Amino acid sequence: MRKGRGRTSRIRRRKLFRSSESRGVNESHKPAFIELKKWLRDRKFEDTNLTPARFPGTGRGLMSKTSLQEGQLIISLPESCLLTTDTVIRSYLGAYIAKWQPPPSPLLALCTFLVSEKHAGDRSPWKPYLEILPKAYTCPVCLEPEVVNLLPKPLKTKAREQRTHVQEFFTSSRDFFSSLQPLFSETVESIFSYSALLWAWCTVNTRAVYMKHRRRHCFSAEPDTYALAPYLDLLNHSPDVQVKAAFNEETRCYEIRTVSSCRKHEEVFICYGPHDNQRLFLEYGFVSIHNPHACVYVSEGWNQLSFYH
Ligand SMILES: C[S@@+](CC[C@H](N)C(=O)[O-])C[C@H]1O[C@@H](n2cnc3c(N)ncnc32)[C@H](O)[C@@H]1O
Repeated sequence: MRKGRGRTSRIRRRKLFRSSESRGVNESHKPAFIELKKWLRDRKFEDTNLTPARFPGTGRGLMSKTSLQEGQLIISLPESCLLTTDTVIRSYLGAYIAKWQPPPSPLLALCTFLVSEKHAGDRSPWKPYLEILPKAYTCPVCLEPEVVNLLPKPLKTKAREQRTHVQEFFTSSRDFFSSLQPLFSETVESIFSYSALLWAWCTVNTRAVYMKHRRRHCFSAEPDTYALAPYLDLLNHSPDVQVKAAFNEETRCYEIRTVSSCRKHEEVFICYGPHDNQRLFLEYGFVSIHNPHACVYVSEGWNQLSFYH
């Protein structure tokens, strides 16, 4: 009998194929991750469960170092690692935000801080985090108009609305940026350009976790619900997993707990929400192939058609 033709070997081959399909390539040796881990350790975060890796289907993400049981805490990131409006208010930008009228939004404060720290380069205490952030994003707002034109009509409309929204965000923030001129030797126009603000806006939009902060009068009334969570924000989305994620007031850490188990050396996912592919693309710049929330948007006028005879 020839070897490898039986049922057992077929099952083994299939399993091997399936695991090689989802197997990640460890990236923890990369200098950017070594620096980030050092930075995190200085802030009392030691990771035991996860490691950065690159996966065939989802790109860069986090891989389990051991098998993870249901209900297990997979990551617990101390408050000192989080970048929130508190960080911004405590920084050199605080005094400028406090005196600006009308008060800037929490989102503008975060974006301004990101652009300014990125500009500071080696001088920024956030450099190890900034270095691992994507240089460019794939959300529709970043696409050329000719590419947007090729999208299905309902998505095209939303993509154009998103572009208008970010352009208005930029235009309405320019006076505030001008007020920051005393902080820089270069002109603020060259630092707070449209492309720099777009990068910061996409960073917050695609990576921030939900964390509610109390209302502060130095900010506008828009909800202050963002926290950038270095390292934790390497977790990719799967619609099939369930996790519990929240800031724990007792431990003062942002914690994520699995609801389902995960095998050793597999990609660890979280769920960004029960989003259809249009929403995933608009907000995060990707679509999920086997998305149980996928739906088809129909253009106006279809509702007048009768589907019953
Ligand atoms: C919070 S970050 C996750 C980490 C990110 N992959 C990275 O390399 O920094 C969110 C971004 O990851 C990517 N992403 C998340 N889940 C994904 C998935 N299931 N498939 C493809 N890309 C995904 C998208 O670009 C999304 O905007």
